[in-house]
Amino acid sequence: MNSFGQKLRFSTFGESHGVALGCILDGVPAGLKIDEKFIQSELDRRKPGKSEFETARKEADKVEILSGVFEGLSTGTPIAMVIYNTNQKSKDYSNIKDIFRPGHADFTYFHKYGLRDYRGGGRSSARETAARVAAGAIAKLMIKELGIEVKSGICEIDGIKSKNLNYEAAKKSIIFALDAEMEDAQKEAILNAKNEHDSVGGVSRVKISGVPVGLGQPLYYKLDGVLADAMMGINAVKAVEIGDGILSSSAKGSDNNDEIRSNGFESNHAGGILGGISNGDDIILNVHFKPTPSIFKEQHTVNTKNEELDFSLKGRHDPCVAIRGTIVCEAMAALVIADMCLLNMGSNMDGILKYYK
Ligand SMILES: Cc1cc2nc3c(=O)[nH]c(=O)nc-3n(C[C@H](O)[C@H](O)[C@H](O)COP(=O)(O)O)c2cc1C
Ligand SMILES: C=C(O[C@@H]1CC(C(=O)O)=C[C@@H](OP(=O)(O)O)[C@H]1O)C(=O)O
Repeated sequence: MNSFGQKLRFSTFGESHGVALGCILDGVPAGLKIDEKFIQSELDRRKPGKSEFETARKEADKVEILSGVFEGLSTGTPIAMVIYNTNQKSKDYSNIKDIFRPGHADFTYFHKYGLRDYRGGGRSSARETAARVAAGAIAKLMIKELGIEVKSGICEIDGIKSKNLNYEAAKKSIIFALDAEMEDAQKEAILNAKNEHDSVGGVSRVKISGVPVGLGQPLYYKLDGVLADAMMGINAVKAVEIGDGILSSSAKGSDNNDEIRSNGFESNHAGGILGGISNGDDIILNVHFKPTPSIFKEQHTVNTKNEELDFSLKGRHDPCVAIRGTIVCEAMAALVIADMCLLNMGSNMDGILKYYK
């Protein structure tokens, strides 16, 4: 069970090889039009088994709304959604029953909880992210009403960087590549690694547009801090950059500052956030995913008795988790922004008076 958000709170439940996964999203204002087709289309973008670039595990990921929606509108009560697992094949994992996969959560999970749910990673499997995408779809519907949109795509695979960023191109790409010109090389890198029983990492670029000035706080609930936390909470994410990110530590102030005109900022090195508060420009995140830990190459490890051994893994795994991970980044970003919008309603007296008078 995890919980996230202050006004728009959500928790997820379920394991990769359990009966089902799902979420409870609490705090959605009543009267929001809940477009179920849209929620399903978001799940379809993330679901596994769509191509050779993804895990071979085929899940329909059909989402069912259990509560909180009546006649197509949110009722203001908790929205519960469930997604049943249908293609677990848990027997494939019997050979790693007592073995810790390097790079996965097996070692830490076992030492923390004293048990080993070896069925496909259990709770630590990114299968859970299906539930986040369902919750994120509702957050997207809410912020759309406020003119805010979240888009994303892959801007780097195995060190191969995109030159142009085209969010419309990413929608049509099987690997969600932002740059059609670099897509073939990025695809090749994934398939080469897969053929060599290995995996590759990648970077997702997230763009949040239409955000008003004023979301977030200068300290302790900084918009950049909360977004980074949300992204780092996604499986396999190892770094998050806001705007120019890492580059800004080697830039001069005169290059890094976004000069201000009466009609807005001249550039966007800051990535749309200053002092923990949105500045009205696009919010830009670079989310870095490590290569998939479960690879079929022989590796050295220990078992639950701490005996060393060499082993070769079986099962169905993504050769590059960033691809499907980018959809999860969108969902988490939408949840943070929706939460921040709700929190912001009472941030000054004018706003409060407008509501109550
Ligand atoms: C969408 C998505 C799909 C993933 N698919 C796999 C997979 O098929 N096999 C695997 O070993 N890890 C996969 N991962 C990554 C693991 O879940 C993750 O590395 C593991 O939970 C350990 O956590 P950590 O990498 O954050 O330390 C995936 C991650 C995401 C976001
Ligand atoms: C099933 C999904 O992805 C899974 C994420 C995952 C992992 O270890 O994170 C490992 C693989 O599955 P299993 O848990 O069966 O080993 C992936 O197929 C999904 O995203 O829906």
